[in-house]
Order: sequence, then structure tokens, then C-alpha cells
Amino acid sequence: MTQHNSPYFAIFGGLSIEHEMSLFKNIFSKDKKETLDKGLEKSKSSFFGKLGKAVAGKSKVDDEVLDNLEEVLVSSDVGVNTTLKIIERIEERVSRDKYMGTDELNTILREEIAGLLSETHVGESTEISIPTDKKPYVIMVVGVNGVGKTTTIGKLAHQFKNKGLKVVLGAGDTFRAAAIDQLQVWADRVQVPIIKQKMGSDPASVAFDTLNSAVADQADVVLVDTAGRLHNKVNLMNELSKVKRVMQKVVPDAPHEVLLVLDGSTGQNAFEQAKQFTKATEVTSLAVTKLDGTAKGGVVIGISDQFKIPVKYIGVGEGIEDLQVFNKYEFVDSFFKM
Ligand SMILES: Nc1nc2c(ncn2[C@@H]2O[C@H](COP(=O)(O)OP(=O)(O)OP(=O)(O)O)[C@@H](O)[C@H]2O)c(=O)[nH]1
Repeated sequence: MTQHNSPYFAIFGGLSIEHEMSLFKNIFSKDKKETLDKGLEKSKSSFFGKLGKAVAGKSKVDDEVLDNLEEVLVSSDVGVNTTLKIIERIEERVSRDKYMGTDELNTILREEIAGLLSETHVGESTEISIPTDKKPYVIMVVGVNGVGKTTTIGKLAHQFKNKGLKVVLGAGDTFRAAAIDQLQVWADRVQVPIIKQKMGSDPASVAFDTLNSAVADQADVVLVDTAGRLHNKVNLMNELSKVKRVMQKVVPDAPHEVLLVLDGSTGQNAFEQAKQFTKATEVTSLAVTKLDGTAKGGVVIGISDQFKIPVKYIGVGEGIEDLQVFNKYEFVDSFFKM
């Protein structure tokens, strides 16, 4: 039996069962959990509704159930490749176990999804931690217009500030006046400084000013917004490379993180954007927004699996507190809770 075929590995990614079970039970505040449960409500009810139909009247997992399950996963925006991987793993286990009722299928599905997430999400927390020896810690935020980039920057600034960190924002999305204005609104709300220039100015120049200001003020963390125009890969690549190059004149190892923001409610479109951005720049982490109000929560599973980049944050609402640190245990727990 390979390590992966072990059900324990599938669920727990190698940690002791006791340790993992305590994580499932203890690490979440009630409020946070309620928000997540509510945020995933639509994804969950749609998923289980389809799953229920897929296995209705069946007492064991046969080809028809597996085909139906495949359809459920694909239509829940898990993505074709990840779906096939999950089905394959279930098939391996089903042939071993021969007979299986629907409750067990549910458990196995949950275990395999937890196992997939464990491959990309090592450890307990995916939060971006700000090391004290990299000051300022520079986070470049990328993503197309409208995905929730500005909102995510604002919510993140709020989280960092609450930890006692000194934050500076850079309004590097200079192509639309509204983007600069919206970031200003968030800077006011969170009460952190923002460096901006007028619309149409060079984004790299804004990034340069932002980092200089952060160094002068001894800031701990910088969040630099960028314009995510996807008209073609070469332009996007050139634009982001230039911003990086110019930032490195001030902080040689910047950016320390490249956070790609994706709108979870766009399903397959989010996959496409992840593909484009990962080709154009080295993305180190993902934030998936707007999981509330969508039935497409499965994208979190597929995107992290296919791009092997951890989802570090999920957006579950428009409010300042509605950005959660992604936690694989909590996510799976919430998604599969009946
Ligand atoms: N329901 C919900 N709405 C969100 C979430 N994150 C962002 N939004 C909303 O999505 C809309 C777009 O968000 P922005 O932050 O302005 O998006 P952007 O990517 O910066 O886009 P531009 O400012 O147009 O470049 C806003 O109305 C946000 O309030 C979320 O997690 N849930």
C-alpha cells in the first residue's frame, strides 16, 4: 500500500490522528465558524443536493454512481483534472472495500478532498506571517478588475494592523481612477497610510514611492495593488516584471509574496485567470473571494490542487471582517457538515 492509499494519510496528511482531531475541534472561534458555514451554505447545499441524487437508491458504488459523482464534482467547479484524480482514488478504495453505502461514500469523499488539500496546505495555518527580519515585508497583490482585489487589500490591512503591525498601502492600479479612490476609502477605513499618484501614472513609480515611504517610516508590511489587465500575457508579464524590478531598487528581495486574488463565484473563469497569472509571474499565494452567495465553492479545492499554490485567504462577505485565513480542516468540516 502506498502512503497515499492509506486512509489515514488521505485524511491527515501524515499528522497523528489525535493531533488532527484536536485541530478539527478546537481551533475555530464560534463566530468565525458561523461565518464560514453561512458563506459556504450555497456551495454545500448544491453539492449535497446533487450528491444525494447521484447516489439515490444505490446500495453500493458502481460505475453509474462513479459517473454521477464525477458529474457532481465537475458541476461543483472542482475542475476536470482534480475530479478525475478524486474519482481514481475512490475507485482504488472501492475495489479494496468492495461494498459501500452512501454514507461511507460521503466519508471517503471527504477524506480524499482533505487529503488533496493537505498536499498543498502544509501545517495548520496558511496565514501570511510577517517575519521580523524582512522589514518591510512586501506583498504584491495581483488579479483582474472586479475580483475583490481592493477589498481584500483593505481587509488584510485591517488584520495586519490588528496584530500591531505598521501597514502601508500602494495604489498601483493606476489605470482606473475608481481603483485608486476605492483603495483610499479602505485606507481611511482601516486608518493606514496610502501612497498614490494620479490616474494614468506609472504603476512601477507608485510601487517605488510606496516602498521608499515604507522604509522611511519603518513599516512592517506593504500591500501593493497592481492593475490586472489580461489583454495579453506578454503585456501582463512585462507590467508585473517592471513593478518587481523597480521595487527591488528599494527592497532587493521584494516582493516577498505575490498574492493572486480570484473571484470564486466565477468558477471556471477563476481557473483561467490562475493559469494566466501563474504564467506571467511567480504567484506564491491565493485569495479566493465571494464564496458567500455562490454554489461554486468547489473551485477552492480544484485551484489549490491544480496550481499547487496554497489558498491563504477566502472572502466570505463584503465586510471588513469577512476575509478568513483559509484552514483546510475548517473548510472540509464546514463543507461536509450536514
Ligand atoms: N459578497 C462578497 N463580495 C465581495 C467579496 N470581496 C469583494 N467583494 C465585492 O466585490 C466588489 C469588487 O471588489 P473590489 O475590491 O472593488 O474589486 P477589485 O478587484 O479591486 O476591482 P476594481 O476596484 O474594479 O479594480 C465590491 O463590491 C466588493 O464589495 C466577498 O468575499 N464577498
